[in-house]
Parts: sequence; structure tokens; C-alpha cells
Amino acid sequence: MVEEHFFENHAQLFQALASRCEMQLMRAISQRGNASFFVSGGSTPAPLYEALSNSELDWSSVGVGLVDDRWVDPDMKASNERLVRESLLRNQAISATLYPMKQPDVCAKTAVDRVSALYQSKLSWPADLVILGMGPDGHTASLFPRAEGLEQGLAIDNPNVCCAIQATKSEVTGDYTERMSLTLSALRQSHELILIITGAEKLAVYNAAKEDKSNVADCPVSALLRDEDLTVSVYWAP
Ligand SMILES: O=C(O)[C@H](O)[C@@H](O)[C@H](O)[C@H](O)COP(=O)(O)O
Repeated sequence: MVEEHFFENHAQLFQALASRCEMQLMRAISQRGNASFFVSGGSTPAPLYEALSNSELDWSSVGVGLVDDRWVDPDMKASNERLVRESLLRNQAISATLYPMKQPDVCAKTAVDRVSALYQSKLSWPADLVILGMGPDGHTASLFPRAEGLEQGLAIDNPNVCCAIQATKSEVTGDYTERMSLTLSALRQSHELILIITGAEKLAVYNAAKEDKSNVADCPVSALLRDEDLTVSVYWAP
């Protein structure tokens, strides 16, 4: 199910969301002594990460994982790891621990088991806080419609929390077709699942995906939105 938080502008959205994320991380730290925070890349969430980087919380108790990453060197502009290091892991949040997805392996497939084991051992599950984006094609994380590897990504019996995805050029901007992503079952293991979307086009895709009765493989985000055992908090502004 969904819990909608719609705002008149981005400034209001990110201010409200930063406060909510800060509270959620502080709650996890006070209850368990640590917090796991999984973050998406793309062009939307950077203002949230920049705001959170100034939050006065015990960042040394926060483990940061990636929701997904492009299989590119972390110094490349396309790298989600780079985006997170530049927007979140600075100021107060510099003392958080980031666990990257990208490994020296030539392809994501040979690294999946290793990154899954790393994420399952170093980050606490269920995830305390997960930040998702959504593409106009209904993908979330790097779970792209009909992409190679998506079946593993959607499989409820997949013991891994990560999967390797080979998106097609038409699905992704630029050449970043090879990805690693959290699986659907990993995303469902979240105490707080936040989906950030902006603009009219994504709102229309979201509204359709909420009702979507078609195959999840055609609109992976709908698997989360339609899950009655899960609450996805949707933050939207024009
Ligand atoms: O690697 C990525 O690109 C993201 O993790 C991806 O899942 C993103 O959240 C959506 O593609 C939306 O991207 P925008 O925020 O750029 O629209």
C-alpha cells in the first residue's frame, strides 16, 4: 500500500523528507545502536542527501548501502557511489560507513554473491530506511522492465539481497546498461520505504502503477506499490 505526501515544490518536499529520514535513523540508533540506510542514485535525491549530511545524529552508527549502482568506476560521473560520497558522506555524515556495490570485477554477475554476503553481514536487516526513485518506464532500483536478470531480481526465493541486471540501451540513459541492484525481496525487508518522484510524467506513471494489474516484469515498481503487506511512502512535487 501507499502513503502519499504531495508538496507544492521541491524545497518543501526535501525539507519534510529530510526531517522524516533524520527521525527514522535516530529512532533506529536509539533502539538498536545502529541504523542501515540504503540510497538510490539518479538525479532526484541529491538535495535530500545534502540536507541530511548536516543532520546532527550519530552518523558513526549508520551503515549506508546502495539500492543500486551502475557497473562503472566509482570516480565516474555516472556512479551512484560517487553521487552518495559527494552529496551525503560529508559534513556531519562524513562519519557514516558506506558499503559500495561496485567491485573490481569486470561484470556485476561475478560479484553478486560477494556483495550480497557483504550487505547481509555488514548492514542490519530489515533495512531501517530505503530511498527509492522511479523511472518513467516503471523501474525502481535497477529493476528494469523485462531486463536480463530481472527474474532473479523479482524471485521471492532468491537468497541473495543483490542481483545483476543487464538493462537495454533504450531503458537507461547513456551507456550504463550493466547494473547491480537490491532485489525485490530485499527491498520488501524495509522498516521504511520512501519513493521520491517529481513532475507530472512520473506522477502519471505512478498512478498507473498503483492500479497496475499487469505482469510485474513490465512495471517492477508496481510490485512494491501493490503489496498490501508493505507501506511505501510516496513523496511527490511538481
Ligand atoms: O541508478 C539509478 O539511476 C537509480 O538508482 C534509479 O533507480 C533512479 O532512482 C531512477 O532511474 C530515477 O532516476 P532520476 O531520479 O534520475 O529520475
